[in-house]
Amino acid sequence: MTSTRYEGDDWDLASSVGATATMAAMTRAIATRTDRPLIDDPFAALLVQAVGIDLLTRLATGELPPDGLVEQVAIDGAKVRTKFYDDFFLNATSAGITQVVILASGLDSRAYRLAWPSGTVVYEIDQPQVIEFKTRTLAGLGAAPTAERRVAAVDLRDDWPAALRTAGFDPALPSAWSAEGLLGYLPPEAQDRLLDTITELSAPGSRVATESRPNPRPGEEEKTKKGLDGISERWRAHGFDTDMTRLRYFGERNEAAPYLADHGWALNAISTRDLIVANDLSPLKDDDLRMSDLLYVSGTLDKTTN
Ligand SMILES: C[S@@+](CC[C@H](N)C(=O)[O-])C[C@H]1O[C@@H](n2cnc3c(N)ncnc32)[C@H](O)[C@@H]1O
Repeated sequence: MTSTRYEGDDWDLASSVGATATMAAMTRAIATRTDRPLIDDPFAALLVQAVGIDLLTRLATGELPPDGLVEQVAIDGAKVRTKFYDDFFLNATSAGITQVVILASGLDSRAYRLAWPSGTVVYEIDQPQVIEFKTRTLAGLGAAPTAERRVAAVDLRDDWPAALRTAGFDPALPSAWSAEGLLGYLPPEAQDRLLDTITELSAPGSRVATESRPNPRPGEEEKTKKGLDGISERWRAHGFDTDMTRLRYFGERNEAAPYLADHGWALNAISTRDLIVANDLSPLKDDDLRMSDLLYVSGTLDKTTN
């Protein structure tokens, strides 16, 4: 495995895996400014600016055009991914779920920008420095949460259920869970543990949304790494020293969709490619995707089969 990751490593929003949250917010900021944005994340550019990585700030604010630095597929991918999770949460809460858990919330501003039904409690979990930075920065900008926001500042490889319960989470109530842009940053066994724990903490009728990446076919990971190395190089030439290949875990793992289905979740799945078409964006070309096509999955827990 090519990775500089190690057990118990930690980060802020400018380093290691934390910087991927800043990159995700940067693509949302670019997406928000396009002609057909599909999403509106007014906090994304401000949060990226506050983190202070010069290249990502210039891209997020529009001072530097994305050309050659952020691919169209990344911008369209950010649009459909963000809309997928926005819709998931709005559907779940309008169906009566009042407890939402955003795992690895990073610079996600849903707790401040979605029109949550009154009475919704949104829990956010991420590393302590990430949670603290976002809370402080948005408060400094005068932003107020649009739901009751509670945080659990904890590593998802540690005892996060205890931290979630301490924050007030009630496992007897149905919940809506998201793990967006997270699983590839967890070692395979930590991913299984995370999905097991979500299932254990979910009352009947709970919902989940995440991504499920098909295991790589021969040669596919080399192509992925080459693509990520190319981006890292281009960004390094603009002063941002990152090595994307070393932040995530490669290799075989249990795919999230069948794993969840085996644990009692009834899921629907749609690929990035199909989601882009379903949202009337320009269809992807054959070689647009650096990695195998992700499936966006969402569904409901049927505890009788669990
Ligand atoms: C690619 S970012 C995605 C952030 C956010 N979900 C989004 O889509 O904008 C990955 C996030 O996972 C978080 N993360 C990864 N591994 C984690 C762990 N072991 N414990 C807590 N957070 C973790 C990082 O801090 C980061 O915020």
